[in-house]
Amino acid sequence: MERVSEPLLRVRGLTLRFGGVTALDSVDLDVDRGELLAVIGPNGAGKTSIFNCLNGVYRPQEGTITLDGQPLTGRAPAAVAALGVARTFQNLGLFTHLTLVENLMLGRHHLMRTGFLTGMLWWGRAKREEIAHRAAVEEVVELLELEPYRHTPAGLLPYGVAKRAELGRALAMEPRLLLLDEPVAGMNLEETEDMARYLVEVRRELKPAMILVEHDMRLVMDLADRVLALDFGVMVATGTPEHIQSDPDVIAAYLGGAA
Ligand SMILES: Nc1ncnc2c1ncn2[C@@H]1O[C@H](COP(=O)(O)OP(=O)(O)OP(=O)(O)O)[C@@H](O)[C@H]1O
Repeated sequence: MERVSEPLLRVRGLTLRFGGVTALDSVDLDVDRGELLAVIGPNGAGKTSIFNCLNGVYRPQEGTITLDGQPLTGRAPAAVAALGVARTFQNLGLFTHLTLVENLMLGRHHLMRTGFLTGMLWWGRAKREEIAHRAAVEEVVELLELEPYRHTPAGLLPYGVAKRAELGRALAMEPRLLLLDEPVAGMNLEETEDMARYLVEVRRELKPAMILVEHDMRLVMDLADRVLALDFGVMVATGTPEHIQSDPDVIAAYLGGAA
């Protein structure tokens, strides 16, 4: 179906090869403002490769990626982050010796305008900026109910809380597009339900566009507006969770063992 307005993220013909392996084969996807697209597929399907292309870690051989009309292809990871693409990592991207709040403050680094020298010359401005950044971090702490862990070193956080802190670190960047890499991997049922609740809150309060890569099919089907199913780097199906759940190819390839 033809879209009327330009999506926030537009990916066309994304192709990534490692030697003889085609990790992504001409993948197209769109994400609208505020939309949650889930990407599913068995191990090795190319889900992580999509994230690595989107955030500038991998350089695809072919294809285009634009965010709000601006090309992302060929940009370095820091430049992509500065344009508003944040990512959570499966194995957590937190600095273990820093406190939770310090980790979240680091997430805002690219938004800080006052450098060291200007900070010395314009002490008042640097101070005001710091206060504003702390206030933004506190909003995230409150939204994700992380208050009790504010001063805990990230390495000492219980696993479920550390995953939530990882989400907080990405949110502190005020992303326009949030890439969630298996946010409930390794969690028990209760932790998974908690994370689902926080993700619903994040959508309601902050409304970032999101791409969710996740093996937990219940979470995917509960949260996603649309689902893209991949197999061996090829798009197998795309549609609403209801459509995907009843697609025979998807049932055969993905849901058979996981439902
Ligand atoms: N750095 C790399 N070098 C060589 N091959 C790679 C590299 N990264 C990914 N691949 C290959 O690309 C294909 C897609 O891998 P990718 O990690 O994107 O899959 P995935 O869907 O994220 O899998 P999983 O669910 O296990 O995380 C696989 O065949 C993988 O072996």
